[in-house]
Amino acid sequence: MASKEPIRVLVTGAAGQIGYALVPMIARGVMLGADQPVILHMLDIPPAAEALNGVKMELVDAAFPLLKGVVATTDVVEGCTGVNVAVMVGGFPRKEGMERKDVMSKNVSIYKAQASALEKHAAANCKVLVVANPANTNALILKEFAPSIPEKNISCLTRLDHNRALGQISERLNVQVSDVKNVIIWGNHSSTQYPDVNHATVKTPAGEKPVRELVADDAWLNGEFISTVQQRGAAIIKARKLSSALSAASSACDHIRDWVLGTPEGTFVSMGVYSDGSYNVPAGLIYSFPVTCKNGEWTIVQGLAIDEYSRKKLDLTADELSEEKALAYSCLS
Ligand SMILES: NC(=O)C1=CN([C@@H]2O[C@H](COP(=O)(O)OP(=O)(O)OC[C@H]3O[C@@H](n4cnc5c(N)ncnc54)[C@H](O)[C@@H]3O)[C@@H](O)[C@H]2O)C=CC1
Ligand SMILES: O=C([O-])CC(=O)C(=O)O
Repeated sequence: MASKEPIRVLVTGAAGQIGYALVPMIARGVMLGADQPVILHMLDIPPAAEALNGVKMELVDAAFPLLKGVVATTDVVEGCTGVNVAVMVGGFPRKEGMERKDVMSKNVSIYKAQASALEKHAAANCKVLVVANPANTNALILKEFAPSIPEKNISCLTRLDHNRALGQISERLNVQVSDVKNVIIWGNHSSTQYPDVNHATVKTPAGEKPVRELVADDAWLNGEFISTVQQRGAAIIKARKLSSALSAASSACDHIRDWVLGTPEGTFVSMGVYSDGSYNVPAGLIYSFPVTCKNGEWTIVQGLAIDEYSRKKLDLTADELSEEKALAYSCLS
């Protein structure tokens, strides 16, 4: 059987901690499939060049059968040339005590510059995932400064929050995480996000049951559950003195895998995508919605009932994103 053509995957910030967890996952086929050869493009900045070369050496040493080539570079044009998938991790991470806004000005100017490089040099139809914070707003800046990249090709990572929500429900109910589905993360990848279980279900021997019915504790679902998911990033920083890395890398693989290969029938996932005004979320923001994916395209799940409690939470996180957008533009001017 003829083997598939390799897919070129760019990871920016590849010498950093998420990069170090992510590149072996990609090279093992976790992101694009166990039969899909890949060529890794790793981009970082000159102070990290030596560390980046060390990562390249380890990739050679690991002898991954699917890995058909490695480009390790500090040249953004070389990094972006011909890439089919771009995972944008490069940037300055949040440290203990910092809010995401504190890292805004450093990161939006990086995303403006890299937007142009991707627009000029990536493969046509390149899919872009922004991981670096503020993830939604960096993705929006990338979109606005790369006008020829279709907006449906630009997304940001909220799958980590989605997976955190699945994890919390699984622990609470003592069920397999793979039996829980259809939680939703609405809005910003920040502490205003709204983790919503109103449409989530668990597979049980007696069929699929609503999470709300099985948990039977609305106070917990509307209180501690939400704040645990919202604050999980900060809790990891407090515990590790470093922000989430293995879970971020794994969730980035989940995001691209589902986008490219499709979501299972009856399952939706959360992705930060360009709002078209669905659910009365202002158009023109990168906002996390429930989506299904098929043939390499995402579609926002329509028609879910939104109660009054949820409505307020959807609006609150949209307001924060509008403020971030204004702040980002003020940082750039
Ligand atoms: N969306 C999400 O769910 C999550 C997002 N994050 C964010 O991901 C980002 C990366 O986190 P870590 O890997 O822990 O940080 P890190 O500091 O370990 O790595 C970042 C890397 O980016 C590089 N970099 C800086 N400017 C760059 C540029 N202009 N071009 C290319 N590379 C550049 C740095 O040299 C460094 O190697 C941070 O912004 C962090 O806040 C982290 C966890 C979850
Ligand atoms: O909280 C942070 O700064 C890192 C992050 O995005 C997360 O872990 O969700």
